[in-house]
Amino acid sequence: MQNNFQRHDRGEKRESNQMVFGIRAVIEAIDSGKEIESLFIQRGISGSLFLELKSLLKEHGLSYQQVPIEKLNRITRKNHQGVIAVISPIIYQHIEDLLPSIYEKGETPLLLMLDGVTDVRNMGAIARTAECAGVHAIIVPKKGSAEINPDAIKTSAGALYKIPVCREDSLGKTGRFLIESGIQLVVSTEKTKDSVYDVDYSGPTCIIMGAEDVGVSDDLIRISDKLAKIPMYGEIGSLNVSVSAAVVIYEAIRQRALGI
Ligand SMILES: C[S@@+](CC[C@H](N)C(=O)[O-])C[C@H]1O[C@@H](n2cnc3c(N)ncnc32)[C@H](O)[C@@H]1O
Repeated sequence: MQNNFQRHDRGEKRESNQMVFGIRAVIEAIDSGKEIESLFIQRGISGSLFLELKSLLKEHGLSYQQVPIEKLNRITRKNHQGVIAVISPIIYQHIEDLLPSIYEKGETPLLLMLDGVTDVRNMGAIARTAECAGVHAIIVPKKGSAEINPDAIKTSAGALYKIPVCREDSLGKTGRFLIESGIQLVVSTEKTKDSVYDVDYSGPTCIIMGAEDVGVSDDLIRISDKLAKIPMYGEIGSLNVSVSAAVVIYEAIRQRALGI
């Protein structure tokens, strides 16, 4: 049983968020490779079909929230059989698979890694800037990142449908993979004296932006090639992450356009 909330984008009908109700329907969604964004299961549910679902979740490493039936009834009046899944409206990719196609086009990778950006509007605004600037992909962690939901998509003006989003298990591992692939890691952070304008972005580059609360993880800072600070002259300690992303991305674009 499916319920599609659809939006219109340049006359095209697109899926923006999709809920799947019922155990069998959720099993089919997982089997067909759909990305489960969140999964709600009624507390105390049992039965052979549910056991089948549970083992499938284990096999795919998917987590779920156990909730009272009242919560499920508030989500839908349809017969949910104690299980509701929210399916991702976008298809996530992996940077390992994507990287060769960037080189094949003769382009120099410009990537953006978001280390725990959790605000959906920041995510949307960053995706919009990245898409407009021609960034090749956004990399996010599987856990601890903003959900790509209708609010994020709306704020992105549809950019989240256009720019590849790579969802990776570990950003540390992905960072190491990028280094091995000859891509420099540039951490955008207010916690350095090194200016964002002194970094050379002409080679393959991944710009790393930090979480709204704690910034970029120590692990990523440790392995990164450069730290880059946008100068600040006021009293507030940091800029908004989406504003910062725009400044750093456009410095990279400016340098590349001028052949600096
Ligand atoms: C709101 S800030 C995080 C501040 C947080 N209190 C911290 O401890 O890092 C979110 C992200 O925006 C970026 N950012 C904010 N101000 C910046 C600046 N002046 N220069 C470069 N990046 C900045 C960084 O990537 C930072 O991790």
